[in-house]
Amino acid sequence: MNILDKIIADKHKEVALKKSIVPVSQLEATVLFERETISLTNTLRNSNTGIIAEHKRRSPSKAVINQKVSVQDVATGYEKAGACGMSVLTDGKYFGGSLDDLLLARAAVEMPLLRKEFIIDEYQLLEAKAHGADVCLLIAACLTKDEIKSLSTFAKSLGLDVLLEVHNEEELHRSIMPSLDMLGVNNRNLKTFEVSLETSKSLSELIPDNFVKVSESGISNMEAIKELRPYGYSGFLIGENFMKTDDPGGSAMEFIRKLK
Ligand SMILES: O=P(O)(O)OC[C@@H](O)[C@@H](O)c1c[nH]c2ccccc12
Repeated sequence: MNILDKIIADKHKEVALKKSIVPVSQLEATVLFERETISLTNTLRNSNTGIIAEHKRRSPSKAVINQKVSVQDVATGYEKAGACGMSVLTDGKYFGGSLDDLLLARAAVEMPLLRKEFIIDEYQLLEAKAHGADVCLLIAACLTKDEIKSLSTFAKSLGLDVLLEVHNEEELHRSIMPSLDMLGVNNRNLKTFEVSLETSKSLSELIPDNFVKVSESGISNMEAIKELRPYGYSGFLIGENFMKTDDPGGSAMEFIRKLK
C-alpha cells in the first residue's frame, strides 16, 4: 500500500466516524454556511503574482515543518503579503491540521481560503463550507471520473470553487469537465514524493485555456515562477518554502514583493 492508499483508507474511517458525531443538519445550521464565498479563480485571473500560500505544520514527506507559529499569525501575514489566497491543510493524522485551523484562519482574514483535504465524500464539502472555505481541492489520484463529477457538482452547488489536482496525463484526460474551475498540476508525486517542475511544464499544453492553471509544490524561488508562467500558469501553490521559516508571512511578503 502506498502512502496515498493509506491516507484514503484512514479518511474513509474518519469520515464515517464524523458523520456519526456531527449530523449534516448541524453543519448546515452554522453561520458560516450562509456566508457568500469569494472566488479564488477570479482573484487569480486578476492577479499579476498568483501566489496561494499554504499553512502546513508537517507532512508525510518532511515530518515537522513548523509547529510553532499560530495559524492566525500565518493567515494575517499571508494576507498582508498580498497572497491571492491561502490553503489550509485540515488533515490531522498526516499533516497536523484541523478544521479548527480553517475556522481560525477564516476569523483572521478575508482572502479566499482553500480547504486542503483528501475529499472522498460530500460530507467533507459541507464541512468545508461550514468552516469558512471558499475553495475545495479534489485529487484525481484518489477519485474516479464519476466521483470527480458528483463531488465537483456538489461543491459548485455550495458556492465553492473547485481546484482539481492531477499529476499525469491519464488523470488529466479523465478529469477535465465543466464543473471544475482550476486545474492544478502537482509537481510532487503523492505516491513517491518525487518532485519535478517538469510535470507542470509537460502537462500544461493539455489543459484547455478556459481553466485557470495552478502549479503546485516544490516551488522555492522566483526563477521557478518565471519558468512556469510562459506555460500558462497563473496560480502557484507554495507551502514549505514559507512555512519552514520562523515568519511565514514575512517570507511570503519578501517573495511576492520581488515578483511584482
Ligand atoms: O510545500 P510545497 O512543496 O510548497 O507544496 C505545497 C502544496 O502544493 C502541497 O502541500 C500539496 C499539493 N497537493 C497536496 C495534496 C494533499 C496534501 C498536500 C498537497
